[in-house]
Formats: sequence, structure tokens, C-alpha cells
Amino acid sequence: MTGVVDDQRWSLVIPVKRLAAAKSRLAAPLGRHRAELALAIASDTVMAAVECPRVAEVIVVTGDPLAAGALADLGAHPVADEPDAGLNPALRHGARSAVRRRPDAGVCAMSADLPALRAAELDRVLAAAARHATAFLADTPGVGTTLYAASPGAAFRPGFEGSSRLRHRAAGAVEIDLADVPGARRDVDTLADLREAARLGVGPHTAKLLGRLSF
Ligand SMILES: Nc1nc2c(ncn2[C@@H]2O[C@H](COP(=O)(O)OP(=O)(O)OP(=O)(O)O)[C@@H](O)[C@H]2O)c(=O)[nH]1
Ligand SMILES: C=C(OP(=O)(O)O)C(=O)O
Repeated sequence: MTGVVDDQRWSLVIPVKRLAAAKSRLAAPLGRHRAELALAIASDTVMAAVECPRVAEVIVVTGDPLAAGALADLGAHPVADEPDAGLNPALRHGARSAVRRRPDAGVCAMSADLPALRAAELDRVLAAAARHATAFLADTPGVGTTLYAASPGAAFRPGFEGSSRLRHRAAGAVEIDLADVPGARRDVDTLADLREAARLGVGPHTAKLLGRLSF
């Protein structure tokens, strides 16, 4: 893209499903601690985003009052989960709010499932995203997407869920090709994912909970 802005700033739109329904693939191993883990992971994701120099604002889209309060305490701006029709509509709603609040910022949707995310990694990913109208980062298995970004003025059309890497690519978004951003790619859906994130080093909320559970 021409006119690349090296210091482009971003509104991060982070969706957080109702905690009682979240992380269903961890229900068997975690039992009653599942909702607590979902919130700890979202808290570490939001904390890294808030600390990232290129991030102007973090908007959390959630219908969960406990998550909204806890993530606001970490510096996020919560908005309602409207129209309450799943992930991509929630992201589009959050993006409209982001553009109203900061018209000069790019809009970047990012999963709340990244407990090993580091602010410096996210900063490098966003610097790469600013070179394109729309861009995305594939997850560790290379099937899904952890982050989808639209520069100012570009249409924001998130296509998360399932094989979203191919979907984003087919829609013309450019894949961000950075080798060493493992925390930004490692989303956690299963126990094996959680173990791998723990090996990378998770943030303080997740670390504390895993310590308590002797994980
Ligand atoms: N606001 C909002 N966020 C959602 C919704 N569905 C999923 N998410 C979020 O989207 C991201 C990816 O979620 P998924 O992996 O599909 O769901 P999950 O709850 O993390 O895990 P599973 O229950 O195992 O599918 C996470 O940040 C979720 O919190 C939704 O309907 N509304
Ligand atoms: C929503 C997605 O991933 P997951 O359900 O694996 O978290 C995705 O990769 O688009």
C-alpha cells in the first residue's frame, strides 16, 4: 500500500464470549474453573494489548458483566455484545464503535485467547499490518486466525471461525509473515494448547490460576 504510516496507531477490538459459555473444549479437564480460566486468559490478552505502544485503545465486545468490569479495570473500553449474533457481527459492532471514537486509528480484531501474547510482539505485528489495507495473522496450527486488521479507510470485513486463514486470504487480506511472534499465534482452545502457551510463558492472571490449580 502507498502512504504507509510507520507510526500508525490502532484500536484493538477484542471479543469476549459470555464466560459461562466460553472455552467449552476445556470443560472436561477444567470443570468449574473453566470460566475463571477464560477470564484470566482474556485479562492477559487485554493487558498485553493495553501495554502495546501502537495501540491507541482496547475495545472489548462482551455481554458478560463480570468480564466487562474486570477488563475495564485493566484499561479496556467495554461495549455490549450486539447484535448478539455470534463472533463476526460482534466484531463489526465493536469496529463501528472504534471508528466513531478514533477515526484516525486502524481497526484490529484480535482473539481474547492469547495468554502468552507480549506487547512487543503485538507491536511488530501491527507495524507489519500498517503496510496493507487489510492483513491477518494465522494461528499456530495454520488453520485459523488470531488477528485481522484494517487500516484507516479500508473496509473491515472479519471472517473468523473455522478455516479462517483461507477465508481471510481469499477475501484479499495479506497474510503477515513474521517468524517469531509465537505468543500472538498461540490461541488456546484445548488442554494441549494451554500447555504450549504455558511453555511460551503466560501472563500473570493465567500463571496465577494455573499455579493455584497445580497445573
Ligand atoms: N463477543 C463475542 N465474542 C465471541 C463470541 N463467540 C466467540 N467469541 C470470542 O471469539 C474468540 C474465539 O472464540 P472461540 O474459540 O470460537 O470460542 P471460545 O469460547 O474461546 O472456545 P470454545 O467454546 O471452545 O469454542 C474468543 O475471544 C471468544 O471469546 C460471541 O458470540 N460474542
Ligand atoms: C475463531 C477462530 O478460532 P478458534 O475457534 O480456533 O479460536 C478462528 O481461527 O477464526
